[in-house]
Amino acid sequence: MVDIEELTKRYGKFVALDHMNLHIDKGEIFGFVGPNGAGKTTTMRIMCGLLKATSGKVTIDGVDALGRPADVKRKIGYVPDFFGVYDNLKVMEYMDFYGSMYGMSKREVEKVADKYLELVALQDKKDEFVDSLSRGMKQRLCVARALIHDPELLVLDEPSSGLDPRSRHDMKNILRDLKEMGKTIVISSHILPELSEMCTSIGVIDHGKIVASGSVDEIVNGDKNMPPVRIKGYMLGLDAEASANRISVIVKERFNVDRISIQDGEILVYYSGTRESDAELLRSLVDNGVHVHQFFREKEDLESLFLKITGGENRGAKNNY
Ligand SMILES: Nc1ncnc2c1ncn2[C@@H]1O[C@H](COP(=O)(O)OP(=O)(O)OP(=O)(O)O)[C@@H](O)[C@H]1O
Repeated sequence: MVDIEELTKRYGKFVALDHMNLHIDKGEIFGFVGPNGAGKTTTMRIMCGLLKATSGKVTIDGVDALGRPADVKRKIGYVPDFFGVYDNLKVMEYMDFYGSMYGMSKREVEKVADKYLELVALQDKKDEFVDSLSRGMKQRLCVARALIHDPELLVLDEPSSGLDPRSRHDMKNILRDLKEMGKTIVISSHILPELSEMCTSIGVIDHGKIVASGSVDEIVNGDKNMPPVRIKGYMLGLDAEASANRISVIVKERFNVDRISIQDGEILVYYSGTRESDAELLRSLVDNGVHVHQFFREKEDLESLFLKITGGENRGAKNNY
């Protein structure tokens, strides 16, 4: 659905996107995660035909987004990270207004608006003034409005920012329903754990480049600095120290590990393994006569993994342009 090749964006001398490559399949809920200033909004606005790229290629469902921005706008619904002020506009008038921008008749708008206002649980607010809605409702209305022309791809920039837990939960359910309806969704956040709960795949952006991508599992398991497997065990006839030494020899002989250390009789095996390879390691120890009484890998905390991948810093607060 989305193909980004060597995308570069410069603001003057500043390089915001640096030969970025990204592929998103149809039907995904793709999480675009990165620290403040990493380039998420810039990428999304280029994808949506709202901002010119310096160089590179962006294809949305086969359409050249850089060469044909008007065509690509029909395929995409964009929910920006801010909500404008709409004095004296009621919910249905607001939907009408956006529908008319896509050349839709009142009748057409009504049909689609009903469907999506129901999806975002605002069907009974049609005659309310937009400015009287709560922040969570406004955010949901923004989603309904972005869907008015029934696009295949929905792009949301930090949709949960500033929302309370209840509204965040509602937003997650709405996105899941949209996926069920066959939409492809791209959603950005600077909080990896939040995205990991609802996304089918994730791309981590830092300094305008994708530094990790795949499913959450792949990103965690592909981490070269995963926490070690912590093993305790003994071998009949050997004391604690000799047992630990023997166990570390068995592990080294059979597995391609980065490092092994022994601390107070506990063997720490550092390697970027999967659940399957960890299970294989345990079996191999048992098969070699080790009486294993402890075997676990600490669960990587997603937030610290994110900080590790992105160098642990945020590059300045959001600017308003
Ligand atoms: N119009 C502009 N002129 C100059 N620099 C800009 C402009 N727009 C963005 N930038 C810079 O480009 C970089 C990427 O900005 P962008 O808004 O894409 O990041 P982001 O990942 O969306 O960040 P955030 O999480 O704060 O929204 C930032 O350093 C930002 O200051």
